[in-house]
Amino acid sequence: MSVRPRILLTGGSGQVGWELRRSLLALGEVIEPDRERYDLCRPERLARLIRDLKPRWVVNPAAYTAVDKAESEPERCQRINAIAPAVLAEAAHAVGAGFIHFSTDYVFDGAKHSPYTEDDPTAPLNWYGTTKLEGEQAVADVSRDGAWLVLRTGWVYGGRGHNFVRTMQRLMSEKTQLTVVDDQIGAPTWARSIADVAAQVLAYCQSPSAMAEYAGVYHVSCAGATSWYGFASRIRDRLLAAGMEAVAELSPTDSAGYPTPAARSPYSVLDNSKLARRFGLVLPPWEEAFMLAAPEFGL
Ligand SMILES: NC(=O)C1=CN([C@@H]2O[C@H](COP(=O)(O)OP(=O)(O)OC[C@H]3O[C@@H](n4cnc5c(N)ncnc54)[C@H](OP(=O)(O)O)[C@@H]3O)[C@@H](O)[C@H]2O)C=CC1
Ligand SMILES: Cc1cn([C@H]2C[C@H](O)[C@@H](COP(=O)(O)OP(=O)(O)O[C@H]3O[C@@H](C)C(=O)[C@@H](O)[C@H]3O)O2)c(=O)[nH]c1=O
Ligand SMILES: [Mg+2]
Repeated sequence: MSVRPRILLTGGSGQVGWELRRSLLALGEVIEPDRERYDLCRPERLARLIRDLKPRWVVNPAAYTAVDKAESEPERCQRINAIAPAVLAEAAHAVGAGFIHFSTDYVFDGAKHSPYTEDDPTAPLNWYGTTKLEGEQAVADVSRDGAWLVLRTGWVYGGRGHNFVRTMQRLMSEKTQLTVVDDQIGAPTWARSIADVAAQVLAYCQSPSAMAEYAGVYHVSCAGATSWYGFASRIRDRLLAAGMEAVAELSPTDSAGYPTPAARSPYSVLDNSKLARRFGLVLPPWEEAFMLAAPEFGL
């Protein structure tokens, strides 16, 4: 009788974690430690659980994702985004489990004008990005020649959790006029697309020892690019098409016209060709993914 492999999943209440719950089901027994009983500010408890359960895979989409708040909560952000991934990856390595971690386009400063590859130099502009980069590097370091993947994505939205789509939906119904930045360019990415890729990569690898051959950083974002203003315009179109009557007018501004505590990259489009080369996986254009996702937002 074959035993279903154990998959330990963190962050199941978040955007990507929620989708991973579903996409990982086909691959094994998904174990989600009770959030009441662990806090990634103190990851040792979870590391102990990894040592006890000896899962085949540890999948870690949990993170501190409040980009602006991170500037005034630096220590908490660093514990969750940099220290916890290292402790979990170390435990995974110790029991021979494969570790999948997630990171962000905000590790780049945006000075480039063409999509970033995994080999491009990193230079985060804000604290969130700084801690995410530390997390990536720590995972690579402690995993040594073991099985680990860092999937870097960007501009994530999904039916669960906080995201730009929800924020725009709310503001467009509450206000008559909205100003949105048009000088930050990226690729809106549906959480479900990311979770599907993660599951397909695991299915492809089958075993941690096979994953070790593919260990590294991979860019995983929807194809194409737009500005936040461009994305907001598309959200507005859907609201109008869904019959909403009082929808705020939109106007573009530069970043100086919408000051925020954390600086954001002017350009953070990711080149996904390594994912296609190594695993044969391609994500849809962001507009197509957004059409598919729209019903999750009642659109
Ligand atoms: N959101 C985005 O636009 C982007 C995200 N990413 C990366 O993708 C990954 C997934 O992001 P996303 O799904 O959006 O994240 P969310 O913010 O939607 O979810 C974060 C998850 O982490 C959990 N979490 C936060 N703090 C703790 C803690 N102290 N202890 C235990 N669990 C905790 C949350 O649980 P709880 O709710 O119970 O606190 C939640 O389940 C992250 O690595 C993120 O950095 C990359 C690019 C863009
Ligand atoms: C609400 C609002 C935001 N904005 C701007 C602020 C900011 O520059 C941009 C996006 O705002 P948000 O705060 O929603 O997005 P932000 O938190 O920067 O999103 C980031 O989250 C982290 C977790 C990531 O990893 C990144 O890939 C990215 O998705 O839009 C406006 O211009 N007008 C508005 O009314
Ligand atoms: Mg945000």
